[in-house]
Amino acid sequence: MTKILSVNAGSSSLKFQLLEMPAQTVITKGLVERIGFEDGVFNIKFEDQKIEKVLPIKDHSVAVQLLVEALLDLKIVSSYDEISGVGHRVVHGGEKFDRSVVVTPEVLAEIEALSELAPLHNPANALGIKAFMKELPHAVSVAVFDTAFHQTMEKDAYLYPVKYDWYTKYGVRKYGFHGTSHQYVAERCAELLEKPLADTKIITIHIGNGGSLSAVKGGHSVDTTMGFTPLAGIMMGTRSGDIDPAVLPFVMEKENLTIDQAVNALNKESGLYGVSGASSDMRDILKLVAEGDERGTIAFNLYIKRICDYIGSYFLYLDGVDAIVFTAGIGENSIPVRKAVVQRLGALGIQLDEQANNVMGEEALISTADSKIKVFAIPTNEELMIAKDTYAFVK
Ligand SMILES: Nc1ncnc2c1ncn2[C@@H]1O[C@H](COP(=O)(O)OP(=O)(O)O)[C@@H](O)[C@H]1O
Ligand SMILES: CC(=O)OP(=O)(O)O
Ligand SMILES: [Mg+2]
Repeated sequence: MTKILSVNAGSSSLKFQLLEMPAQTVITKGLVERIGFEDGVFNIKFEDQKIEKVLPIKDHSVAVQLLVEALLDLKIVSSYDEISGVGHRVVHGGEKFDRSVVVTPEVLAEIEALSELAPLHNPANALGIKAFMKELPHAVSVAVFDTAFHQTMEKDAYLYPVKYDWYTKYGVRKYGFHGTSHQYVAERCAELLEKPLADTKIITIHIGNGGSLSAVKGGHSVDTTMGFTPLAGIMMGTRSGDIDPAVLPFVMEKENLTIDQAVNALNKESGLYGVSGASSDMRDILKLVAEGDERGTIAFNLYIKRICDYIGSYFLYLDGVDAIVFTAGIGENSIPVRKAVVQRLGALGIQLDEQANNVMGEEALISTADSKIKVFAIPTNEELMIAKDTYAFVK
């Protein structure tokens, strides 16, 4: 048996699992949340212990340190030498990486260079890789890219209708993200459909803090909603998703903003947060809706509409689908969000089973028996995908 550590660093969080491979047994798992805050949260589950600490977590290096120390302090491992491989989620892999790779100095340099295109994510990913290489120098480091799964898109899906040399000179195109998650739930969905993956057409809806949809045909991504960066597509917690690009220079002039300030407003002050004026967290938005708050309700309705717009578009692009899957923080846990989306899909012959939809964090078929298209909630497992890819290099 081989121990593999999976590290999934997001913009403000770090999820991790230590797995025994190839058995896929989870030895420990946990989460560092609210990185950058005075009241950061570190929690870890090991055997029957569940430890939670609230403490300042200045940046991702503090998060990494907490994890590394806990592994020895809690006697999860008796020495770091027991860990043979560390797999890291890397958000942007550009056109260079269509699969996972062992991290070399060249790969690391490439990941750092791509920070320009994923400023909320790649710097944290690179930092995590370096920190673990320092603490666990003997372990194989593997980078698993969010963009890799979407490298199967055709030009009609990934090119933008702009000057062609922006693509050839600078790589301006759609890359797509959350690929590991879209792939995981599409594969799991095929199993639930009891159909060979190669014969399936599935729309996957990954809605967490960031969010994206993917049109998956025969197990391959043929389109997705995020773009050149994770700012595009559907509305998100703090990100706008698609807007008319002419809004940017217009507002920059009105409010005397620099490019950085304007892009920052789209990344961090828009989405559910920007429209509601209250919160980026769907749980808070749902409370506002229940209270009849106007801005909260607009934010919710806008969020739902933008998801449905893409479902309609992908239904046509795929020429019909077998199933629609909800996943990630909101998709797995929010009964009202799934209900609001599915209720708008009547024109596709889709019927929600309200009783079956009453689940949180569990796998479930949530459409009725006579629904023309099956709808599932499937918990994602990016950490397992990362561990599998890492194990492939270690063994
Ligand atoms: N019970 C719930 N109801 C609605 N939304 C939820 C619930 N639980 C979690 N969420 C949402 O899930 C989001 C986090 O999802 P997650 O997939 O962990 O995001 P990320 O990986 O992008 O940080 C939170 O922002 C929150 O809005
Ligand atoms: C790519 C991306 O947006 O990731 P997350 O949802 O973790 O922020
Ligand atoms: Mg995530």
